[in-house]
Amino acid sequence: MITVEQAQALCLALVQTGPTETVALADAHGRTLADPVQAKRDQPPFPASAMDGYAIRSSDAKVSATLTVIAESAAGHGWGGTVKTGQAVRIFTGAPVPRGAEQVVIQENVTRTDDTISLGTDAMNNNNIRQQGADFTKEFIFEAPRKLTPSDLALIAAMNHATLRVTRRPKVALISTGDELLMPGGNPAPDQIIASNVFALRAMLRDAGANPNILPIALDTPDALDAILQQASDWGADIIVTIGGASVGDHDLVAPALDRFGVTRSFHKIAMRPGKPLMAGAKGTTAFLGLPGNPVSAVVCGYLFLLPMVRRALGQSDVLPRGVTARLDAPLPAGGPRAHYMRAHYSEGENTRTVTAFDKQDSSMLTVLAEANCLLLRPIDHPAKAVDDPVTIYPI
Ligand SMILES: Nc1nc2c(c(=O)[nH]1)N[C@H]1C(S)=C(S)[C@@H](COP(=O)(O)OP(=O)(O)OC[C@H]3O[C@@H](n4cnc5c(N)ncnc54)[C@H](O)[C@@H]3O)O[C@H]1N2
Ligand code: MOO
Repeated sequence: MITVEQAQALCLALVQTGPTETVALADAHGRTLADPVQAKRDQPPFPASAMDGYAIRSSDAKVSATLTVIAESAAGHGWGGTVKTGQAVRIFTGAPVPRGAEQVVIQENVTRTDDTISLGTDAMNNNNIRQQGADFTKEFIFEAPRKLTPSDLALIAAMNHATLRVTRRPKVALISTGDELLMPGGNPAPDQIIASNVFALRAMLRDAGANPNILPIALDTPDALDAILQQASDWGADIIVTIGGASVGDHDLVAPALDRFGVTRSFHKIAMRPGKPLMAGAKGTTAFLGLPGNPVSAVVCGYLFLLPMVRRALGQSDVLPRGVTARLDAPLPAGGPRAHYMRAHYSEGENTRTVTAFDKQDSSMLTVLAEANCLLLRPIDHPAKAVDDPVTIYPI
């Protein structure tokens, strides 16, 4: 069986970066910026006052100096004149600092009488002026690719761009397979269970920036599987994900269905726990990922294989989950011949990150998965570990 790393590389090789489209800035949160963006102006575009007060010349900034207030500069209403020796301009936060002024004295440090101000003892401490271009100049380039955060949108707005080029959301079809499955809210027969993992997968895909679509559950018959694969293809899926039917039982029909559909298989089965029956392939530019049906196996494989494929389709550069080091808070026995991604919980201390592996690691247990905030990796044949030993975890 191939390793997780080999399988990840093979999965990524099945995906191309998708086309780009233009979106309004207000709709760009979570999208992946495709092209670099250059600022259209300096910010601030003029020397701006950081405080409410009086703009004066530095040479006048002396305790008890008395200056004449000759004009006012407010945000959006600058004053076009020049401040001369002995003069002050009433100024407000965000307003352009007039020529000649090199300092803004905050109003708390000034005594005003009619059109005259007298400077107090604390008046000289700060110049309270934001220089033109202090945040960015028009040479500033916001680099791509990058998944856009709320702060990014504010920055690009300040750069005076109303629209952006982003990569198209990859369309991901999610197909649950199995005669035992029913959608939540139905009336299950005694031998039926509820299709669950598909909702975690859909949510993960949305968060990652994909366009997921839960298709109807396919029964365990060749005809039903052929029909649902065709439906996913007709919808224009970039990635078709099946859930269940990946193993070797008499009712595990996904691999032959993919063969009939004309999918070139890239691999089937990996040295991983949970997730051993994982398979992947491609037909033309459509990628296929066959996830195991066990709820936890499907979700763990979603994090390790499906999301990297989506990130690649979005044109992102850092696509694989990033592991961090944590210290064990209890010993672990030696690992086995498959890389084990254990469900675990980590917490951050002042100088340490500590992780607890859960006792129950059955790949059917969603209660345990819901308690987990990370996967703890035991590589193949990992030796026994003691308290405080470092291990790699993947926050989820
Ligand atoms: N003889 C062997 N049996 C099994 C092997 C093996 O190597 N030899 N592998 C085991 C492993 S590991 C896994 S993982 C499972 C996965 O097999 P399948 O992908 O074929 O999954 P199913 O048999 O269809 O389902 C497994 C389990 O999960 C439930 N399920 C399926 N789909 C969903 C869904 N959408 N939501 C919630 N639960 C789902 C299903 O009812 C079963 O209980 O095979 C082992 N067997
Ligand atoms: O590999 Mo299976 O996913 O352990 O249950």
